[in-house]
Amino acid sequence: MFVHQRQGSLEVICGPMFSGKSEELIRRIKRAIIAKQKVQVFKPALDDRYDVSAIASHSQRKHDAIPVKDSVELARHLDPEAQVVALDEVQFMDEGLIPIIEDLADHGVRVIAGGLDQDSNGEPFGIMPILLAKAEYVTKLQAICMVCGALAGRTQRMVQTGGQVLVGAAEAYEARCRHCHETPHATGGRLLEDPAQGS
Ligand SMILES: Nc1ncnc2c1ncn2[C@@H]1O[C@H](COP(=O)(O)OP(=O)(O)OP(=O)(O)O)[C@@H](O)[C@H]1O
Ligand SMILES: Cc1cn([C@H]2C[C@H](O)[C@@H](CO)O2)c(=O)[nH]c1=O
Ligand SMILES: [Zn+2]
Repeated sequence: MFVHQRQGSLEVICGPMFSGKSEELIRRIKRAIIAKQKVQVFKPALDDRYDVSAIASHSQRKHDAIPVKDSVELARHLDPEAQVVALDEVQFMDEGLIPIIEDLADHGVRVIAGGLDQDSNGEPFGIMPILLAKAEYVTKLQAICMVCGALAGRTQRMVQTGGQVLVGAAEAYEARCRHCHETPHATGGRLLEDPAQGS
């Protein structure tokens, strides 16, 4: 006799900016809806680039999402009936999200989390390394390097600001391969060519 058992799990979709993480997340959300699953979608309120209450791809694909300022607010909005919980830009969420995700997956929920694995310095971003370690399924996408056209696993920040977090899109970032990616560390503190130095 076949006994249907709902099996919870964590799926992580990672990669640099422009690699198609949001498109892939939206694709999985749409297919879960076609399968008549009850789906809840969240995003950090911090990410207001295209829309406050939707996840959106650079190619204008969109899906409604509940904006939350932190994991406590997310927990408050969770629907006990949800079978699929999807989250975008998860690198911006706090550590409190980890036990929440584990609890959901332990209780049969399919959790799908999209976000940057690396910041613009090529370093692990926020809680992402922990989620990658805990996930059953990891999809690592690549973009196209804007310098040489190779596959790109990194994100270049094109403006000179310190700090790990700078919300933005193509005006502030571009995809780069390992070879073309520059970090302040690799360039002795010089992020990009500084015209003032005449280099
Ligand atoms: N350098 C690039 N490489 C690949 N796709 C690009 C590039 N620049 C723009 N795009 C567009 O971006 C789309 C992917 O956008 P999407 O928002 O899904 O990426 P993302 O990985 O979620 O980015 P982000 O981390 O900024 O949210 C591609 O389908 C393409 O139309
Ligand atoms: C690469 C990188 C992106 N971001 C932001 C830009 C976008 O708003 C979001 C990625 O979709 O993350 C940072 O805050 N820091 C970074 O180092
Ligand atoms: Zn390159």
